[in-house]
Amino acid sequence: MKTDGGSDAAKRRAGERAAEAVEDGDVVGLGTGSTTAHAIRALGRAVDDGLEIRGIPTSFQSRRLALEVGIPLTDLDAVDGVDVAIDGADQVVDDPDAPAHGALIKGGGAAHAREKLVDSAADRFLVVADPSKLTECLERPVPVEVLSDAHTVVADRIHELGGEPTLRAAERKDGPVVTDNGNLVLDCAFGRTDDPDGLATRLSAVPGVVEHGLFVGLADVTYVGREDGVERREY
Ligand SMILES: O=C[C@H](O)[C@H](O)[C@H](O)COP(=O)(O)O
Repeated sequence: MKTDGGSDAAKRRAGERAAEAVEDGDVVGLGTGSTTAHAIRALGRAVDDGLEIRGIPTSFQSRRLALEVGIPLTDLDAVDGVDVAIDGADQVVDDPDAPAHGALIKGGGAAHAREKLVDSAADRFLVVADPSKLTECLERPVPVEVLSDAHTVVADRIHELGGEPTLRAAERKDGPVVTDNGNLVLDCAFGRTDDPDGLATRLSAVPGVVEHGLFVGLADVTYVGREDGVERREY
């Protein structure tokens, strides 16, 4: 389940601007998705020009891209901390008057478990987005990674919480999407979510849930790529 509609030029502007915020010596969380891919490529070019960083990928896909563009890699066990993480989003609350301003839905690429681990470990979490991701309130289905043995019982609990779960199907194989961690994904429609923090707490409490795609209070900055430049939101 991918959102799309944003232009590649807008995504590239956001990704490249976020990459400029990375400094020599940084440990960098490398998010997943088409917008972050622009940041990873920009970091690869900066490494070619002498920037010294170590990257921590959040998925098979971001690891492969980082290796391709020559970013030295490490992992959470091998570092004292993560200086900055750059990652995309499927929705970003963009309403300074809303308590959830800056809250995200992630996991359109089923990478949200490792993304949350790395993004929340970072001193600065930079979100990269195109305007199609901005919303007054979160309303897309929330991706929930579940242990495969637990998907039916978790689906029952999601119904009890007022959601409508759909097991994410693979596009080019019969059967479900299997995450990099060997788990399944339920896309859980809750409709308009005015209290993402409360919903996040309830989802985290369900046995069998590995991680959900609500990222509340984690983002420090969002770079929104536009056709003619980049807007910066700070939280
Ligand atoms: O699981 C995937 C991630 O959360 C992505 O960061 C998110 O889906 C945004 O991806 P994109 O930049 O391709 O829209």
